[in-house]
Amino acid sequence: MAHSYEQAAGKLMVALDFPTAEQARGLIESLEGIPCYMKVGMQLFYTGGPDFVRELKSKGYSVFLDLKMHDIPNTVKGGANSITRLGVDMFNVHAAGGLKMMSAALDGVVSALESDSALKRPLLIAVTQLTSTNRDTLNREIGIPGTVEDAVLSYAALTKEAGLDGVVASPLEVHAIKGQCGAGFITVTPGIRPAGVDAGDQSRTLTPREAIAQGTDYIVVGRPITAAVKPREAAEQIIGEMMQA
Ligand SMILES: O=C(O)c1cc(=O)[nH]c(=O)n1[C@@H]1O[C@H](COP(=O)(O)O)[C@@H](O)[C@H]1O
Repeated sequence: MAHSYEQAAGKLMVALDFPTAEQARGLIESLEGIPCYMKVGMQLFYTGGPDFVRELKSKGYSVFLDLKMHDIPNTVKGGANSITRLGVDMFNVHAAGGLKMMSAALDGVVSALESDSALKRPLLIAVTQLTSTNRDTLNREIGIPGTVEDAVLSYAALTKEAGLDGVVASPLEVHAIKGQCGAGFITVTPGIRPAGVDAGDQSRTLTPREAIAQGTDYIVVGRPITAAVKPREAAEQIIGEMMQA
């Protein structure tokens, strides 16, 4: 299915993995006018903090706060409450925290919404198996038997049972996740590498065009844009590929 420029750009989440807010602002300026999502992860949040998230929101961006919470249910509930109050559009937890932890995250969202009617409900998703994980990591290091896809599908089923909106997985698993959990269950897929770009630490990758053709809702792209000599051109090229999927 062909996408318009706006549809494709709206499915692109740019990972702002920078050490300082100043450096992130440089990239944001170079991408000005592109209606993409912005993802703030641990590296930037631990220096830029909530103020940087508010700055992105004031510029009109949709924001995915990627802090991958994984803790006891009560702590995650509190974290989810604070994140919801910050006004982000999406945030995540680790599905490995289990059913009670994921339900507690949802409770944290609901309690924040009840305390302030002006707040918008953020999408809450769970990380299945990190896109850097391969079968050897899974079986030999982590000690989970079976294929990576089996493990991803099992976490996706748990995430759905907990009532969350979707999962983070690799684009290679999108088809199976949608088949199992339904088309409306959101997939957010990092592990995106345009042809010829170094995979780095990512193990389970597809190109932007392939990922969109698999039916993913959002692709997360960091270094192929942030480390490019001309980031705007790299982003526009990726959006062009997405439009052709
Ligand atoms: O939750 C995430 O966003 C995430 C989950 C995952 O399984 N793999 C993964 O790469 N990510 C994030 O997606 C981004 C990918 O960045 P690049 O590999 O530079 O494109 C990084 O910010 C990661 O933290």
